[in-house]
Order: sequence, then C-alpha cells, then structure tokens
Amino acid sequence: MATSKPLSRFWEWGKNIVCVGRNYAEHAKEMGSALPAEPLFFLKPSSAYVREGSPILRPYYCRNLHHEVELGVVIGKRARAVSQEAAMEHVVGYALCLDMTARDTQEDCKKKGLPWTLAKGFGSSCPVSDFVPKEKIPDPHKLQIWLKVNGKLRQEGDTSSMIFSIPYLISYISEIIPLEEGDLILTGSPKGVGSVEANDEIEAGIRDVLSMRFKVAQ
Ligand SMILES: O=C(O)/C=C/C(=O)CC(=O)C(=O)O
Ligand SMILES: [Mg+2]
Repeated sequence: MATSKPLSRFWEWGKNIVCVGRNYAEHAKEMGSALPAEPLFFLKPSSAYVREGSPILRPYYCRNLHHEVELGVVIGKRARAVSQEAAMEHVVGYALCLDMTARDTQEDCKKKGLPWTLAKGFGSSCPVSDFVPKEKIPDPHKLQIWLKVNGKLRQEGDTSSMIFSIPYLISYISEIIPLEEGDLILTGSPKGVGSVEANDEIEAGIRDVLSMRFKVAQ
C-alpha cells in the first residue's frame, strides 16, 4: 500500500504530477506566449517518472524534444482548498524535475486547440532527482536551478523569479485538484529551453543542493 512506503520514494507511489506552465516571464516570452493572469496547469501521469540510471525516451511522433528544468514541490499532507498562509504546512520536501516536452507536438496541439497530453505526458517525460527534505531548503524561492546538455549550460534560473509563489500555487491548485501525500507540483521552467537528441547527456541541478544526469534515447 502506498502509505507503507517511505515518503522519500514519492515517485514510486503512483501519485498526481501537477505541472505549472508559463510561471517565469522570460520563458513565456521565449515561447511567444502571454503572461498568465492565473496559474496555468496540466497533468502528467505517474508513469511519466524516470529516475537516474534509466534513459529519457523520445516518443516516436516527436521530432523536437525539449528540456525544461523545474523545481518540484512534494506534498506531505492532504491539501484541499488550503489558504496561502497554511499552504507550506502541506509541503514535505522538494525535488529537481525535468518537464520533457515534445515541442513540435505541443505547437500542433496549440494550433488545433487540443490538450497537451501527447506533448507533455508521455512515458519518461518526468525525470526526477532524489528527494530533498523540506528542512534542507529554508527558502524554496531562493534557489538557483540549472541545466546543461553535453556539458554546455542551457538553463539557469532563480526561483525568486516565479510569477506565482509556491503558497499561491498550492492554494490555487488545491481548490481545483485535491492534493494528496506524495503528489508532486512542477513549478514551471525558467528560460533557455531547447532541443535534445538521442545520446545527449542532460545534467541538471539545484546549486549547492544536488545534481542529476540523464541520457536521451530514441
Ligand atoms: O507557452 C508555451 O507555448 C509553452 C509553455 C509550456 O510548455 C509551459 C511549461 O511547461 C512551463 O512553462 O514550464
Ligand atoms: Mg514546464
């Protein structure tokens, strides 16, 4: 049963992965998208999780696979319509996450007004780092997250630049989707998203906290 597993292995629980989009102004700008007036969010299935040692697989219909590095917030206690003031009591820790995106498919979905599931929810679209307990990160809005491809820096962002703060996101999302212990919220990508090819190596990290590496495969 899920609750018998240690919380640090949240990715084995088969829980909700809620992803926030356009939460950094410079990323929205590089995508040619307007800034959101309220959080934009979408879901990935729990089978999207992938851990270090296993590859990120490009789906067969994708010709332009993009990386997006994001801070993940792990929920430790059920949250239903929680206030911003109480929101952080529901956080148990953090993880570094990649929101792997079939960008060509997403562009197609946007043009056709279709949901982003094919673009964002394929198997291995959510690589995650080790779990970081909340106590190790005194302020999640003061973190530098970065990503390199084959050793070259592509993304570097500061979580202080989020448009909607973590308490705001938890409060907003929990009004709509009840959040459960083990759920993960991806808080959006800073600028610098770009393509990866088969055999590329992605390295990403939270400065002074952790780093992780993944290979891309076809
Ligand atoms: O605005 C777009 O075209 C695309 C936005 C995203 O892919 C949203 C995210 O996933 C993000 O900002 O992290
Ligand atoms: Mg994203």
